[in-house]
Amino acid sequence: MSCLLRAEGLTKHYTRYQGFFRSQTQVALSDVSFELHEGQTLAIMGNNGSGKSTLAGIISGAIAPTSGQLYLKDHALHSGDYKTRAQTIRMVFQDSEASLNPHMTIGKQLHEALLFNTRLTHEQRNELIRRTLLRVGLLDEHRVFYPYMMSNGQRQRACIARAIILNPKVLVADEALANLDTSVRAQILNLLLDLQDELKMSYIFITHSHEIAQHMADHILELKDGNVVNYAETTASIEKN
Ligand SMILES: Nc1ncnc2c1ncn2[C@@H]1O[C@H](COP(=O)(O)OP(=O)(O)OP(=O)(O)O)[C@@H](O)[C@H]1O
Repeated sequence: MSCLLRAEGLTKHYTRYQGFFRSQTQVALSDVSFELHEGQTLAIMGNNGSGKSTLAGIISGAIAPTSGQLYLKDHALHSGDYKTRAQTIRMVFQDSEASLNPHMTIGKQLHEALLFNTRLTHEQRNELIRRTLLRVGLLDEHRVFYPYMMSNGQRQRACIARAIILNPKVLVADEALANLDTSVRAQILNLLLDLQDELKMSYIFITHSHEIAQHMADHILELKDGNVVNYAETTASIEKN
């Protein structure tokens, strides 16, 4: 299986200014390297403040690393390269309510993703939205819903629809199951597994749960204070191969 996403020595320093002359440097990530292969899942784990969100931000392009480089199939990615990232790497966050625009219907939000990133006609966009909503277990009627009209689980499905509608190669799920109750969590987990199988996506799964990481992932990368303290293949993956 070929390498899709490669991180080499990702490092991030934040500078905190304390008054006019004093500043303090916070090392959020230090020399983090990993490889993500096509169709595989990498789980990123670690305690609060270990650097998981910073790493997710660098992968999505929202945060520029202080040093180090991310490659997508040997093509160096740069932060601010939004067009390439939007079509190849998509995020799903923990808080579905905050990640959707409360003033726009779900259909409008999906239309926008297509409008900015594809040359599809209005009819083609409509058809793709219909198929994507059904694919994530929603109904075509949900396109006229505003986020507040939906349950937590339905909103997370809408976020997944927005993430997969551009047919990305990598989906980054940042604690995407954390806010859901147990039965909904299992449904969304199964949906993500089905989508990965069908669309051949690679996943980066940021989670606090060892159980989910062992179940979902091929490799686990564990961070502590910004450093990689463990990077290993999961038992499930070893048994599979
Ligand atoms: N914008 C910022 N400015 C300064 N320091 C920051 C900033 N963002 C994060 N940090 C610091 O960098 C370190 C890593 O933070 P990060 O949010 O990446 O960790 P995390 O593992 O995602 O934590 P959590 O699970 O609580 O979200 C922490 O010490 C945090 O305080």
